[in-house]
Amino acid sequence: MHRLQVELGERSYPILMGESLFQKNLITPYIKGKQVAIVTNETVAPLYLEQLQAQLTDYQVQPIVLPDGEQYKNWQTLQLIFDGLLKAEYSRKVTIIALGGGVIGDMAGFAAACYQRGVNFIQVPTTLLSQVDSSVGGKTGINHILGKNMIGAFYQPQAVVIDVSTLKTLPKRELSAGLAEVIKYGLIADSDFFTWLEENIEALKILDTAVLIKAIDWSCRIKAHVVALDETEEGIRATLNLGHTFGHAIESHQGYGNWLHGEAVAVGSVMAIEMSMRLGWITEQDRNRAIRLFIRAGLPVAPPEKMSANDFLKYMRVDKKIIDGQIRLVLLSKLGEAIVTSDFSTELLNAILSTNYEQLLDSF
Ligand SMILES: O=C(O)C(=O)C[C@@H](O)[C@H](O)[C@H](O)COP(=O)(O)O
Repeated sequence: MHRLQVELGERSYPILMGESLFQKNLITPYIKGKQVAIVTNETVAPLYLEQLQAQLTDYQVQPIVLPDGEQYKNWQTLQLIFDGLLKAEYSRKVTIIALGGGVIGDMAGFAAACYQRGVNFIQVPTTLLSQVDSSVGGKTGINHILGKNMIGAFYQPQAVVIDVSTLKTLPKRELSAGLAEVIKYGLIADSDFFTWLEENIEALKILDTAVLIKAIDWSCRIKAHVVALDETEEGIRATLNLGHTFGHAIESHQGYGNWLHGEAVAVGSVMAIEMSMRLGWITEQDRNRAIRLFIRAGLPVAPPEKMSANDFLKYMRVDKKIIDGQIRLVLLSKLGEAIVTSDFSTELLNAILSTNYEQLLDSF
């Protein structure tokens, strides 16, 4: 089993990673009290709920099973978690376990932050995206129709327990979506990781366990390091948002759940990379390497056909990185290094939003 630590002073916690962790009783040391709520969804429950419950025979366990999908990451579904907690008469000593992907982790975490002003919380992510990204760092919340993740809280878990064998049941499309965030880490923080991914992307797609664990471990190390430096996103943490300003606009415009988060992030990253190239910060060769890797990972690299520059701008105007009304974007200063900047012209931004990416991709 691999173990690494997210260093946040008294809010520090471990990320435990390996195979078949559900059988190894790794979760119980992080449970406080006897009351446990397992928040999961209709897809994950039949696969893993029983296995997890089998570890918790000494506890009073209440499963709360939500509908599956980004379109349910909203107030109405969040309410179902509070309903479950209150019907079970759970006190502020309850532990909430999130068993599922990013939507479940974000909602269960937000519920944990709010229920009786904050209760114990454990992340058990079961998708690649949640294992490498959303379960680590304490961003929790829900979507609003006018913008993605607009309501939420920073709330750290007690532990993140990653069982990579859960990826065996993950649909291929979801696996590719997770790879978008993995590739992101190489682009923003570590060109060696990017090169390693170029060499290992096929092994990742067929779930080679050793390669998979190395990729998850590498990704989590980068994320844990950035989060430790800047827990509440005053500065460097915003670089983890590469592709997200454009990507969130795509998800919101297309209707939550129609594009997977990772798919939108892949396209958004291509747009940010194209912009970085036009600013003269990265080479055409590096832009092409990035696009090729996203394509090889099974991801889209062009925005939805009928999405206009104005459609993008409508959602980009409520992005969380905006300061004093100014759009700020994460761009690459070179391959393996990112900056957050508003230092670009409106003309360039409009050109990026109006580029015909399908045409650009003809040469790939
Ligand atoms: O943890 C972070 O910080 C990130 O930005 C990671 C993102 O990949 C993740 O999708 C995050 O939830 C986006 O946060 P948001 O603040 O842009 O809503």
